[in-house]
Amino acid sequence: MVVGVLALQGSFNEHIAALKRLGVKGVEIRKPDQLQNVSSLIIPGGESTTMARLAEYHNLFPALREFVKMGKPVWGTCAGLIFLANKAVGQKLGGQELVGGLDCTVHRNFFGSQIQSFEAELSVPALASQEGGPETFRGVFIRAPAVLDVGPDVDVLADYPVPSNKVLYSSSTVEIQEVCLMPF
Ligand SMILES: NC(=O)CC[C@H](N)C(=O)O
Repeated sequence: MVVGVLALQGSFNEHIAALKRLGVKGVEIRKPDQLQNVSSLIIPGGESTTMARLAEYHNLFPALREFVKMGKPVWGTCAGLIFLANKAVGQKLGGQELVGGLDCTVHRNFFGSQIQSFEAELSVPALASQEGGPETFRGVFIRAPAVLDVGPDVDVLADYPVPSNKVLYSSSTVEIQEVCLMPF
């Protein structure tokens, strides 16, 4: 199995290294036609506005949308999740293009600036029941987005109740920042 990792900006090296630890080959994707050589894709964390500008420059959006539309599995981490959301708020002036496909609204930089980044132990029951792993997962929220709402076909694997000192916006709970988009 070969997994494509969008390699425009951000933590693509770390994702390829994580795949390697699992015995899976990850290949860097920078051009639209390279998507034809992979059956699944990871869009890593980073800075989604910069990543979107680079994706526009390399004319990647149509091929990425087509990839999602074909129902191929796509994983989005942080900025990658923002790419996959159908709707984003808190964008820089002028907005940014999205790939879309994941029926949710995402809020960029929900928790504030880089210095407000934090880690939290999340309860993820499906890890134990479906994967035979531990029931918790250490979530790392680096200038993280929050998922404000999801459509009826989205399975939420974990959520994180926002402590009152971290609430900058009017939502009492938000969902885990990392979402795996399965074929649908
Ligand atoms: N860790 C991350 O990927 C942060 C995402 C970043 N705040 C953005 O808007 O793109």
